[in-house]
Amino acid sequence: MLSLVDLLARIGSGALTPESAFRLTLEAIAMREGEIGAFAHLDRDARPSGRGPLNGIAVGVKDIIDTAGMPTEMGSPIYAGWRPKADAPVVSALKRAGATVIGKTTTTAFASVDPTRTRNPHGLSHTPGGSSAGSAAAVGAGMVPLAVGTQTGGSVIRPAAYCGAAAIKPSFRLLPTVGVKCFAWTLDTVGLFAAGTADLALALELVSGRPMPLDPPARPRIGVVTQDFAGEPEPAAAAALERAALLLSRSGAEIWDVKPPSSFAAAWAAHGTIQDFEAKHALAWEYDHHRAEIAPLLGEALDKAQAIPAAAYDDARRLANRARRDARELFAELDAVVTYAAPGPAPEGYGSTGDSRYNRLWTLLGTPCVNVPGLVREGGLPVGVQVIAPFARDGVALALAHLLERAQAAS
Ligand SMILES: NC(=O)CC(=O)O
Repeated sequence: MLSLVDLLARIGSGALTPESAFRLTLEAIAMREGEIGAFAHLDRDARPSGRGPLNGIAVGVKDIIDTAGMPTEMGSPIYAGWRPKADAPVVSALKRAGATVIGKTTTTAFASVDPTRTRNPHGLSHTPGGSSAGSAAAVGAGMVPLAVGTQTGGSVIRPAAYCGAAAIKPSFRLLPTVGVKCFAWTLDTVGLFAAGTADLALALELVSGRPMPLDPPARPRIGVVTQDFAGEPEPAAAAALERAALLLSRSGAEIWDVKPPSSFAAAWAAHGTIQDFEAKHALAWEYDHHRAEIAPLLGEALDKAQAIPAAAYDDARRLANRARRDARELFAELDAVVTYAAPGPAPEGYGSTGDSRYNRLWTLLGTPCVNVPGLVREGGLPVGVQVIAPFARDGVALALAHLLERAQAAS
């Protein structure tokens, strides 16, 4: 994969120019995009910006995120050819730092669950996951050093795990969702994909304006959480979590097997009500005026969502708030938890983008999640874990994910 930190170091040392660094992306896209299909739109005229710390860095942006001068088509024929006037603020932040948007990465329709045409770089007959399929595949295939995605259920962490990319779903609202097509306003979170945790930290620091130091807490206390309420994982995911706990322990962490409070299971079960109730309002215009053009799985979900009463939504939000309170207590004793990033390796075939069952609780809690890829492999496919820190402790999530990544590399 193309490492952001490595590219910038080589530009800084003079081993690369911004132009030659940018050309590495162009060459990689020329080599792999034909079989991967990570981009909904490529800007063939894109060039380095000539300024800023990210000069020479090409970025992929998920196609539900507004970009001026490029189509933003939401993965749907309803928005075919749609060109926003302005960049979303997260795109403006990247451009202000000197990055170049090389293209729009594929998304499931409106960031829901209908598969895209994108293929998994580690197994072309496997899904890359979703909804941020193109961003995960573009980074995992080594085509771009940085890509932007979003998560409402598991759409950053799961595809990153399937495609062997590092990724962060930051704390809720750390990055603005202005200019991002809304699916569920209390869940949608903008996230980043990169080759490794140091690359993520640098990118998040530049985009969020907050320092993300990678030095971990001394003697970190880490809880291993299996989320039994979400069902059993595949053996490879269980093996990845066991390996992560062993590597973290060998790196000096205190490891605790943690049974989450009962409110977590209730909040996990309530995620769908919140998501689908909000989606029926967020996509009301598309549903009322273009129902026949809505992708099938999303259309079915929206049909059912019409019947969700506001009272059920309000009850679900109360359950979420209780779990957020309990999460604060859980994290009072822990620096982070580690759990499955996905139920297993990327599923064979393209009929599904996989299952967000191990991701959606943490999206609802708003806690920062970092995918550490490839703890184990099955059939050549990477299987990762996610490191989760308390709300607003994104730097700790990255630092402990970095500790695990380094331990994995040294093992
Ligand atoms: N947008 C989402 O997070 C949906 C998913 O997890 O597939």
